[in-house]
Amino acid sequence: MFQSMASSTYTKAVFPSSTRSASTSLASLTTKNPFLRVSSLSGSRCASCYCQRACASVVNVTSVLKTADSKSSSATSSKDLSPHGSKPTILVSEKLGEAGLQLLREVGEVECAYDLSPEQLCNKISSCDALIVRSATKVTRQVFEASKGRLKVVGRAGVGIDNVDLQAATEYGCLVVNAPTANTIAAAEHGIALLAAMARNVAQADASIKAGKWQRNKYVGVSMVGKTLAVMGFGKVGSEVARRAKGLGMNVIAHDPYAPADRARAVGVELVSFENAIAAADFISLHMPLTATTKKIFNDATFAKMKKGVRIINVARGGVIDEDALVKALDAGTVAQAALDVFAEEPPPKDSKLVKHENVTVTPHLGASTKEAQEGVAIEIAEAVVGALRGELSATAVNAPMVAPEVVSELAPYVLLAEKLGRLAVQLVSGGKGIKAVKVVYRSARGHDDLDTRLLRAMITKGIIEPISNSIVNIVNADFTAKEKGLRISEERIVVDSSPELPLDSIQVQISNVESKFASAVKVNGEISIEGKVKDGMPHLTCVGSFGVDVSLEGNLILCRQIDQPGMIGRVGNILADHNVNVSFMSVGRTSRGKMAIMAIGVDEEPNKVALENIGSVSAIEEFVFLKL
Ligand SMILES: NC(=O)C1=CN([C@@H]2O[C@H](COP(=O)(O)OP(=O)(O)OC[C@H]3O[C@@H](n4cnc5c(N)ncnc54)[C@H](O)[C@@H]3O)[C@@H](O)[C@H]2O)C=CC1
Ligand SMILES: O=C(O)C(=O)COP(=O)(O)O
Repeated sequence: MFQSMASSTYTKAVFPSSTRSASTSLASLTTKNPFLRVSSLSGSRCASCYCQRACASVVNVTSVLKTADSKSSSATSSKDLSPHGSKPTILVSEKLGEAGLQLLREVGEVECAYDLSPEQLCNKISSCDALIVRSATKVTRQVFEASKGRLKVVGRAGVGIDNVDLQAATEYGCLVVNAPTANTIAAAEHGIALLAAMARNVAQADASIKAGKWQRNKYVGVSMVGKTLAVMGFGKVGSEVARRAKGLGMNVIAHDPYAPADRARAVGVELVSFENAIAAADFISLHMPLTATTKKIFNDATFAKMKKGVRIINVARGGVIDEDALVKALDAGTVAQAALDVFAEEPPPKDSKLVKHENVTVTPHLGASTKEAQEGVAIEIAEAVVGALRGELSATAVNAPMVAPEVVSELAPYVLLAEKLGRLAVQLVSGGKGIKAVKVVYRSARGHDDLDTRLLRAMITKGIIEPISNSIVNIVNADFTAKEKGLRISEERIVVDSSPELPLDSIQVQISNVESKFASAVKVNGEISIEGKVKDGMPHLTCVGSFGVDVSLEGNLILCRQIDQPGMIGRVGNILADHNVNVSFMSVGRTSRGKMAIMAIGVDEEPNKVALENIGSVSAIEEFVFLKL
């Protein structure tokens, strides 16, 4: 159960008529969590990220990606790119193309430190905002732990992310991005190079002639034309290998449980089952990622099902093959030859039987290593990392939803509204009972498929969890954090008759099975319910419980319930004026004339204890609550 800490945190700040207790304020909360203060500066510059722009929409989206470090940061000047008052620190732990390094240097302090031991990496990481790796650096859970929340983004300068602990990254709210496209051709070309080199014994013959021999009979090869090649993993690299192999006159089949058949058809390739692929192939080329499912997928059992004398090329990951089983299959002649660019352990042990096997051709993980690919990868990853440091959602995010830029910009004001509603709703919960279920109702003129609510859900989660816990919530870890805290967030979409030009008409946040500090926020069904809309680009609170109000969600908010009567606005307004508190907005909602009414008062400053006590002592006021936005 997600136990609300609200009782201890908020009783000081809230003055229901029943208690009328003395108040300090929510200052303690914001001191503990300066990020809260920063992110409430709606429309101000992105004070705690790396963005130099002053725009509310960027604040919104940026806060989706903010991590722990933002919380502990102090205010930054507009020239600063980092919450530390300096440029972000970017650690590059493996060789990266110069063009990418240049891009990174424009925004951050770049340190290139290669061949770090795991301990050295852990020591360095606590002062890094971004880490860029290739395949050799193991970004383990220990690395995220050692980062103490500072690491915001890991950039994998390449495709395979099996060297990054994605679960740990997600738990720590660290975005992982990769460079999925720039090395595709290089890897495919290397696959074809290995295929041809293996078929014609190029490497072995080269070594032999250099050793002073001339062995023309020993190195008679096999032809590729007319042979069947099974491409295992028909993604970007696999399909490029298939295309090239067809150019060599090979009959190409492919296995990929997730590849669309029309993509295969377009290349003239038939998609078949795993069993059929390995049984029919003369050559098998591996192009699937290393995952829990593909680990050692080529093993004793699968080698036994292959055509005798099959030839295997692996430019994917060493781990997809059981290497001991491959040695046995090579010794038995089941597998005639193998050409390997990748190994379960890299570099492989010096005495590796596999590497030393005379029927095996090896390269030291060179698939992506062309000048062109490395420059491309460097730029691709540098752009992704810089974007992430700016708080932008990445198109190459591996552990966060990829949201198209146009969707992000359209949803920006609603993202801010969502966070504020979450924050308001949680402050209305009285302590003692945990929040378990939150329901979000989106009213929109758009069809279900036309509204991506992942960002909004993440921000509502952030708004609910952050004020009452030490967790840092962002788009990366929002769902994980909610689940971990036993908080179930359900969503309902209601199609309404409003303008489809706008993505949303309103967002309603309901919290059930809790008590409220402000009884008027509870609807007849017993749920705390608040609703908001975006008006002129700004988030507005439009409903509290069953009362309609209209107050811009800026600064702080006072909600009062009173018997509807003349003079109430003036009395509360005067108290606030006496204490130099500027009222930014005021709105009254009532059930009917002379009955119950609630006043929603937006205030720029936080009223002091005396001001709040004075409001509480106005006899007509039955309950009131002060809320920090
Ligand atoms: N040796 C090197 O330097 C390089 C190696 N690679 C490796 O190649 C892999 C593929 O790269 P891309 O084609 O760019 O990735 P991709 O994501 O475009 O393609 C991977 C394909 O594998 C498929 N797949 C997943 N599980 C499978 C399974 N159990 N059986 C068959 N297919 C399965 C996926 O559906 C996907 O279509 C990477 O994961 C990486 O490990 C990539 C680039 C360079
Ligand atoms: O992109 C990939 O998946 C690769 O395997 C390339 O690895 P590298 O960046 O050359 O260490």
